[in-house]
Amino acid sequence: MLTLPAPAKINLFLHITGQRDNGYHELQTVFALLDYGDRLHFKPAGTLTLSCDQADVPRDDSNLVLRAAALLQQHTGCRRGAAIRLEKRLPMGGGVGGGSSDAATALLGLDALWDLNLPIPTLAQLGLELGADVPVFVHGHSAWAEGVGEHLTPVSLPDAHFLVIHPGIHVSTARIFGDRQLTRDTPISKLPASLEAVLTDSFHNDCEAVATRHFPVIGELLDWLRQYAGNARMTGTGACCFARLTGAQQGQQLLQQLPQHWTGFVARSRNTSPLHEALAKFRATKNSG
Ligand SMILES: C[C@](O)(CO)[C@H](O)COP(=O)(O)OP(=O)(O)OC[C@H]1O[C@@H](n2ccc(N)nc2=O)[C@H](O)[C@@H]1O
Ligand SMILES: Nc1ncnc2c1ncn2[C@@H]1O[C@H](COP(=O)(O)OP(=O)(O)OP(=O)(O)O)[C@@H](O)[C@H]1O
Repeated sequence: MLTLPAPAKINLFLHITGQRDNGYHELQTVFALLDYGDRLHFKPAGTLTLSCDQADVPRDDSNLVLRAAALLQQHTGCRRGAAIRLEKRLPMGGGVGGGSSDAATALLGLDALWDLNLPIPTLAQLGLELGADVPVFVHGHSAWAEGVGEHLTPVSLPDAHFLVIHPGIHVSTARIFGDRQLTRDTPISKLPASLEAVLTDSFHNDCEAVATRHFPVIGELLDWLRQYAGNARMTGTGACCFARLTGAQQGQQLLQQLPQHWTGFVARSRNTSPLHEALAKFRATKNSG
């Protein structure tokens, strides 16, 4: 049995700098990986199956975990199976990359379980076919990202705690990117010098205004967070918003005061993904045994 984490990400800012002919958006962002997320359990088996502890998670071929597994089989010709159990903790359509991270953990986990040993760039390329956010989880570093999110430069972020709040709604990424009022002309920025710099006003999330118009509760959530932390912001295309904290304790206090119907978690940013740390341990145990 192999158990691996699928960590969340937050976009510390998200600038939309253009749009490609195929409709996809050019963007600039910093992905901060977090030490909180889903978990996947893998058991060798004759066929591929997926179970999940939450009723609203799709279990059919549309689940990104099964799509990742099928893509890996197709790419390598491998016909081995696995019984995969998904422990879902991240909100869906929350902008914290849950489905994308599950897909990346499936790619790397099955690569290890099936002894495929594909290079990381190959797995990231396969991941990109599943979604723009998958490559950062495959590479496993907090990163400065450009292009549609696939040109990644690892960054070293200072240790920071974040409060991430989900206002209980599901935001469709395609709906936000498809909105005609989305600002698509933010000037190209240079890689900022520090985390503090990207949490200041000149950096922002271009999707915030559109998402707030579609879902006023996101505006209410930002106002609520800003009473306690000036740097509150939305992640991705929403619905989650986050604020940098003075420490874990402040986050626990704020969680106690959350309005009804909102849920949240406190997490630390991680420069190296917990997934890659867990895989390194798995490989070390395997090689020593
Ligand atoms: C907003 C971010 O979360 C920032 O990290 C990502 O750019 C979104 O990544 P994702 O959820 O993996 O998105 P995908 O599943 O690839 O795309 C969902 C839809 O969003 C739109 N989309 C996505 C990424 C992008 N750079 N431009 C887009 O226009 C496309 O209409 C696409 O059909
Ligand atoms: N394993 C999975 N976990 C979550 N959602 C999944 C999964 N597989 C497929 N999906 C589908 O993907 C949709 C978006 O899920 P996800 O949680 O990744 O959104 P998100 O957090 O907004 O992503 P991003 O931050 O990458 O835009 C869900 O509505 C769901 O139907």
